[in-house]
Amino acid sequence: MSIHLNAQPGQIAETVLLPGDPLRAQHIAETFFENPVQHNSVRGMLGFTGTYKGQRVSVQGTGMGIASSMIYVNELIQDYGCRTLIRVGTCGSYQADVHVRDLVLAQAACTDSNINNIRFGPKNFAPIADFGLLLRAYQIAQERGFATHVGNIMSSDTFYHDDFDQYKLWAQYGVLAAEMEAAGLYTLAAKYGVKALTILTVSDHLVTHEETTAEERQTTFNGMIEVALDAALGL
Ligand SMILES: O=P(O)(O)O[C@H]1O[C@H](CO)[C@@H](O)[C@H]1O
Ligand SMILES: O=c1cc[nH]c(=O)[nH]1
Repeated sequence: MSIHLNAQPGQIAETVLLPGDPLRAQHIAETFFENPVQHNSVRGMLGFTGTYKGQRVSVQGTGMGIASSMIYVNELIQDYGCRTLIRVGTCGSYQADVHVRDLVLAQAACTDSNINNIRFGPKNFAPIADFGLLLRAYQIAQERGFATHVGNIMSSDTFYHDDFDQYKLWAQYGVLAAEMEAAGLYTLAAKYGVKALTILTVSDHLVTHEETTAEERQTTFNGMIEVALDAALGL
């Protein structure tokens, strides 16, 4: 047991999917895992372990934002020995050609969070994905015909910015989309020498205000989970 997880030692698999939403963790376990067992109930931040195509795998909700998610990532790595961590989340697109329902594979993550200023002072650290995981996820997504973008994203501490247009500077520098956790995940993966990747489905669009139905998002979302599982488990 750790401070925020009440799983027993050995109960969590080495490979973990990390959605922000704990109910998405439950959906993933119930939809994709064989014989899922709930391993965490602390704070309602649901986590489950089962098998996928016969291989052991876990899913753990992280909550929203770098602060919450880093607590879970720290404990999963340090207390439970997790070695491959794949965030599966939603994002808001910054680019006209990155549409809702598309997949974004976060090669790197900028942030407006102070986490790495605290660690590194005035020098910047570049949080990046594991290249092997990124490559496999890209190849699988391509094979399955998903519209897929690979590049830089923004992990923001703020969902509702005072200045809506602040995203335009990042967009000008090629940043694809915004979410709220990847930079923290990639930083901890680097610190502890484990593998991490963030795969996102575009759920909303800051430029075009494109929208899609919940059903459409669900279909794409399920595709993203299969990409994540197959990439993580080498299937
Ligand atoms: O869909 P999830 O994984 O929660 O990710 C995105 O959605 C939340 C904001 O609505 C933030 O956590 C952001 O990163
Ligand atoms: O963090 C997020 C997630 C989805 N959409 C956004 O605009 N931001």
